[in-house]
Amino acid sequence: MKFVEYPDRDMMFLSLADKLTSELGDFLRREPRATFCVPGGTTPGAVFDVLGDIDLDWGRVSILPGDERWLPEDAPRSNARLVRSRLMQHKAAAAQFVSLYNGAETPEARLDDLTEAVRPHLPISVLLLGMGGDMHTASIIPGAEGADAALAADAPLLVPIRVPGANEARITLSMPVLKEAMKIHVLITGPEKRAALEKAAKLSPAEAPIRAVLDDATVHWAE
Ligand SMILES: O=C1O[C@H](COP(=O)(O)O)[C@@H](O)[C@H](O)[C@H]1O
Repeated sequence: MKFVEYPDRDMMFLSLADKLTSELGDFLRREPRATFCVPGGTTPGAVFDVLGDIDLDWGRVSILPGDERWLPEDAPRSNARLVRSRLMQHKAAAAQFVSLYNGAETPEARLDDLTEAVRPHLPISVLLLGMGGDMHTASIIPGAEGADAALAADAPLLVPIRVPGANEARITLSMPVLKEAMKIHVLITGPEKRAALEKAAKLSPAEAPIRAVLDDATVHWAE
């Protein structure tokens, strides 16, 4: 694991956006298209704001959420909503969005269709992940129904997830798909997440799913 500590969050968001677009640009010099896989949640909005204004051949980039809450795209907790409203603005509006929500009643109902819609955009070229204080990443959440299946070496591409007590189901890219990414970055902020990351490094992926990517990841942190 490479750990990069920044003097403040603004510096981190600027520098990380620059790094991500430079890696995507490298891919686009070699390949016709690149896939940029992104997190949801509360942390990445500020880096999305910077990314959307950076010069890149966005028309050749597929933007794929790493996970999604099973909600319409206009729902406040939808990761698609965050990505469309914060990342796919300005220059990045030319990118292609690959949705993990197809409007079916449950994630399982038309899972095969969803899988076939995502498959052409794999493998991931550049992966940005977040991490929850419980050490989950994407929607691979310790103790959730589906988490073990998502971590298995032979996991399918997409796995439905149910968190006890939560209002909505989720869907996540499985760990083998995430780990296959050419470049892996993890974005975290604050002392609690830094402590959680240090704890995760000593646990198993079942206890701390972020652990599964750490050996190959660059972690970006600012207080
Ligand atoms: O549920 C989620 O949580 C993680 C972390 O989110 P944050 O709000 O603590 O930044 C996020 O990476 C994931 O994509 C999201 O769906």
